[in-house]
Amino acid sequence: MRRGDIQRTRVKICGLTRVSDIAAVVAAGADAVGFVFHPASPRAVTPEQAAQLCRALPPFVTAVGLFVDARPEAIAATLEQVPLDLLQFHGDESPGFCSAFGRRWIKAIRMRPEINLAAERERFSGADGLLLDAYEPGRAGGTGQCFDWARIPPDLASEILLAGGLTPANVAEAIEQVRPYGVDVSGGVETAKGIKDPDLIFAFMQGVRDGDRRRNQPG
Ligand SMILES: O=C(O)c1ccccc1N[C@@H]1O[C@H](COP(=O)(O)O)[C@@H](O)[C@H]1O
Repeated sequence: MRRGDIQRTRVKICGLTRVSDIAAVVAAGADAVGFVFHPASPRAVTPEQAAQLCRALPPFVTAVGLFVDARPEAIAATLEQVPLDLLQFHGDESPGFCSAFGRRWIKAIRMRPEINLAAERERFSGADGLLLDAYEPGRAGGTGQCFDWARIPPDLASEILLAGGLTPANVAEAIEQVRPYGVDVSGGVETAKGIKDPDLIFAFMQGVRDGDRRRNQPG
């Protein structure tokens, strides 16, 4: 999975629920959009809603479906209706489970204190990437909390998707410090739970570009 020297941090904006969100994310230049198929989330969409949102997506923007310990039949039924490019597993799914759907997939690792990232990387070696998110007991994700970025070993950074509490105000610093393959944001570009804001999305992308300038500075 090693990805060499990353020049441009990829960006996923997660938890889109409206066609106007898609327009804002595409105009701002993000690489991927996320649809949350976890009924307990305030950003949850049905397969029918996600299919409609996908119809508004132009080429070269990746559609990611987020699942949390969903039943395999539910995931398969979603895939029948929604043209997802990539699956994001955000629960306690096993590697065998994640690879059973014939799609590319990433695995979210919630950064519990005892997590050994090198061991997780080995365990999920079939994944197309590992996404690191903050751990909060009793919550599956989308918590708006950061974890200590210093816990990411530098030799794993180029394959990491960094998530958890990123905002327009901290994303440049996060990119400069961690040097990840990509970043993922949900709550940091919302004015209320599940309500994305075009100005915050734009500001987040500006922050990413600032972070890229800083990561690419010589010396
Ligand atoms: O967005 C959600 O509601 C969600 C629900 C359940 C699991 C994951 C969820 N979102 C993912 O959580 C991280 C961090 O989000 P935030 O930026 O801290 O709000 C991100 O990967 C989202 O895709």
